[in-house]
Amino acid sequence: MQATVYKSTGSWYAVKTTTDETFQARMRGVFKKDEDITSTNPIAVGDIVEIAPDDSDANAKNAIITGIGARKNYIVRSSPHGKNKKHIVAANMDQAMLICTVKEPRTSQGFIDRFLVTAAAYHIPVILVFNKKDIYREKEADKFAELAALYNSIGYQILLTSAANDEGIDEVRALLKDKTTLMAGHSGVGKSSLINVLMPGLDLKTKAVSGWSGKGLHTTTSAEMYDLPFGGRLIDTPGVREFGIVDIPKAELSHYFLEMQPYISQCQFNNCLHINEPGCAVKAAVEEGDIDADRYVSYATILETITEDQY
Ligand SMILES: Nc1nc2c(ncn2[C@@H]2O[C@H](COP(=O)(O)OP(=O)(O)OP(=O)(O)O)[C@@H](O)[C@H]2O)c(=O)[nH]1
Ligand SMILES: [Zn+2]
Repeated sequence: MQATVYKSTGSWYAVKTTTDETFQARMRGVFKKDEDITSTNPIAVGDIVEIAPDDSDANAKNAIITGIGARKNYIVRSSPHGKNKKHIVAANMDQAMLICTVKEPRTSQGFIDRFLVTAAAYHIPVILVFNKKDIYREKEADKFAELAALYNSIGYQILLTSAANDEGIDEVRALLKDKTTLMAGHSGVGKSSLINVLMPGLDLKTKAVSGWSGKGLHTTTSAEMYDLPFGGRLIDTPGVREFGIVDIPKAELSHYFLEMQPYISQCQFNNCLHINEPGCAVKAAVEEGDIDADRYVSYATILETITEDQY
């Protein structure tokens, strides 16, 4: 029987079959792992697994996972259990929605760009959602307008919402309908609040952003998938700060800054990293204002964090 993983809690997985039957399943034996990644979790939320009834158990709602389907895509972050280990956050998404805020807590452009690059490398389209519209004053509204213009020009959809007073929620619903969407964002931006608006009755716990630091408190601990009442599925992730940029060689990074793509082939050197090389078309475009200077800063910053020696 085929089933989809909705939640993973250590060695148990909550799965749902195509006929909406739910089971608590566990793995038996060791599976062949994805060859290109060393992950600390063999099965992730969103995985499609083969299950069989667990005959050793009187509880008919238990099952054994006997196989795992090939992943269409997956997103990883560095594992807390070792530098070179990866934790698969989720698999088989149609898109990701990055929840941001201009205020309480402010989402940095560096963080947004890091997420966009990772998602682009994994071929996952991203929608940017700026929440807490109700607390934006003129300064914040201007900042949002500036970011909206920038990211729109690159080709990203960007929405403005307020979970507090239901603004922009219809647009969010329309984009989520019938798709499997990963929802990500810093702790405290309002992911749980948005999910509660989208799925009344679920009643996820939300917690006030802690006083002076403006940093959110973590109220969510592990990824979980939900069926949306209007069709589609939503994967909620723990207050994700970093998705590690793991599989991207230095030489490829600029390809995932979508607005750089048209310039890359015009650089004098075909292995140009767009930092100090002569005849760099990307740097020329930055100087001309055709590529946003902050995006270029994000590019250079991320490039520095890539440790492999690729050229
Ligand atoms: N003013 C305002 N506050 C909001 C809005 N959405 C959420 N909040 C508040 O922001 C705080 C954090 O919201 P959560 O929904 O818990 O944030 P989260 O992203 O789920 O946080 P984690 O679970 O830690 O990842 C709570 O105090 C919410 O009431 C909004 O649209 N406007
Ligand atoms: Zn260049």
